[in-house]
Amino acid sequence: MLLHIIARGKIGRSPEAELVDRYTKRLTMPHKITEMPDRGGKLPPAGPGTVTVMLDEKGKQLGSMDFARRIEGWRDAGSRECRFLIGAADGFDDADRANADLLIAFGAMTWPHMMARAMLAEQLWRACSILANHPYHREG
Ligand SMILES: C[S@@+](CC[C@H](N)C(=O)[O-])C[C@H]1O[C@@H](n2cnc3c(N)ncnc32)[C@H](O)[C@@H]1O
Repeated sequence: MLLHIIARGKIGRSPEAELVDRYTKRLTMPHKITEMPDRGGKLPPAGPGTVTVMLDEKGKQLGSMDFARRIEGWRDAGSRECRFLIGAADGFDDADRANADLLIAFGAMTWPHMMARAMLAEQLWRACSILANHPYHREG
């Protein structure tokens, strides 16, 4: 299953880009990042069975094990792509939210979208390591 980060904004050369690179390099599942403009533009077409996860402050706060198990469940159910949408300064509206299969929040606070991208990359690596029984994640 392709892990597809679809993020608004250009990360360029920045500390956040280094973090995204550091964690995505370690992913053991196929992955790619598509950058969208801050506003407008069309989402890449979604094939059948694509799962859409939206990063949004109003979303559900999942633990890392739960996040990993959801990815495992979608993968094992035969989904070809799991896409993760990250907004820009304006975030998402309710119509966007209604099109997502799951909304997840990294806490109730608002993070800059480039930091959200780096945090997602880390959580995806953590999820891959959990699913591979790699010792990176320690459950407290
Ligand atoms: C600066 S925030 C947008 C804030 C905007 N005012 C809103 O109400 O959604 C940019 C993007 O970063 C991501 N983001 C920021 N904080 C987040 C959080 N706590 N959990 C999940 N994603 C977050 C979301 O994708 C959001 O659309």
